[in-house]
Amino acid sequence: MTESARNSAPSVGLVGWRGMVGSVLMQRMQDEGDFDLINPVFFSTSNAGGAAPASAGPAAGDAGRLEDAYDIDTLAKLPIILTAQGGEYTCEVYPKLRDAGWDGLWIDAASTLRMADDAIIVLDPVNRDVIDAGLARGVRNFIGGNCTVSCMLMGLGGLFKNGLVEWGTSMTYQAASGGGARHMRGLLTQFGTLNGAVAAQLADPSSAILEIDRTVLQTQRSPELDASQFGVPLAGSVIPWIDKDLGNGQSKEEWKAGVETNKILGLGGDAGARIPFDGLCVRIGAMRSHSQALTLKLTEDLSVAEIERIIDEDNEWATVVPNTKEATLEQLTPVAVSGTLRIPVGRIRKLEMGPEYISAFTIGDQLLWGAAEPLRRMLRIATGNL
Ligand SMILES: NC(=O)C1=CN([C@@H]2O[C@H](COP(=O)(O)OP(=O)(O)OC[C@H]3O[C@@H](n4cnc5c(N)ncnc54)[C@H](OP(=O)(O)O)[C@@H]3O)[C@@H](O)[C@H]2O)C=CC1
Ligand SMILES: N[C@@H](CC(=O)OP(=O)(O)O)C(=O)O
Repeated sequence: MTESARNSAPSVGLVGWRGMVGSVLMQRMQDEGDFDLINPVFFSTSNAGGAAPASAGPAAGDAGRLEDAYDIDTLAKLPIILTAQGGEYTCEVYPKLRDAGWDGLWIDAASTLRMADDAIIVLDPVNRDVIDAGLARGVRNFIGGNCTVSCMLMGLGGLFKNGLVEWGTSMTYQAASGGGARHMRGLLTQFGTLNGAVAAQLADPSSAILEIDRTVLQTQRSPELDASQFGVPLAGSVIPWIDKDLGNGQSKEEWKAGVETNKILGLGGDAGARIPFDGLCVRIGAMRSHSQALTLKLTEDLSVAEIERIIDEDNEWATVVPNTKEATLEQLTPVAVSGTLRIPVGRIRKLEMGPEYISAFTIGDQLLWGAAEPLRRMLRIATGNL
């Protein structure tokens, strides 16, 4: 970066950069050269005055000190703040900043402000028009969507955007990473404990499987098993409830699927009829990619080939996986997808209920398209670089 480019680059406050989402974000920003376009100012809630990360920033090697993430005066000097610090931080700091008259852009991973009238949920390959219209009319809050919703719309966006979905239902298989780093550790610890409980029998090919099963179940049910993160064992089990109980039989994660899908698409109210979208959200023992099985009722009887074409052509990351066993096993698993930006969509077929009913199965890395990627892209849009 030249001196003059550096001087004209906008200053961007980065909060939450060392957490799990923040670390993925930092890596992506480095990989894509985003730090060449901004002057980053790093904040911390726990280590103000400490050294800012030296690997980033226009003045590499002279990254400066960490600012205090609760210092409203310092934050308010910046035209853009990007935070992956979490909802509590947003609740505490965001209102104080606005009350102090700050009118900069707030880009946030937390769900706190998502459904506010003055906020847009960002997923630009799907709703760039909504984002641009928001910027033009002075919207200042741009919030990353729920991970499951973002990954689903990245895969199936072509059908939704073309008005081809009458209604949809999703049954999710959500990874431990959705709960945060400690949940990923907790899951692996549980797997280890279960394996350890039957290691001797596993090493003996003649040992009885029902005896192994009994020991595993005993270990899962034992108060000795560390189930502190999810409340119950996840290894060798599933948990069909994610996030808060809304008291009407629906979990908050399930509520988000409907409201956020429609908000991202700009539907509802005067903007057009909302699409009913609902289902069950389930935690499973995958590490960091969320999967979901979808049933969609289309507005017309399209051929499978046409549906596949629309999905494939919608954006460069959505890819159709042929509905064969071989391709599914090879390409349509969390293990195949994690760490990549690919959003494979497979198991597309017509269902017995009628020619407009289709199934689909899609997977996305919950920390990439589900969290970090829409935020770094929003930063590029806001700075005129996308
Ligand atoms: N987890 C997820 O899958 C998703 C999360 N989000 C949102 O992002 C927010 C942040 O999530 P996540 O990244 O998982 O949270 P983390 O707990 O990993 O990080 C949040 C903050 O914790 C502090 N921290 C304390 N100890 C450590 C440590 N040992 N290593 C790293 N950071 C530490 C850091 O703040 P400091 O440097 O100031 O001390 C960090 O910014 C969530 O609250 C949520 O709102 C959104 C989508 C998905
Ligand atoms: N709720 C998601 C993770 C998450 O952070 O979602 P949200 O950004 O909507 O709070 C999960 O547990 O898999």
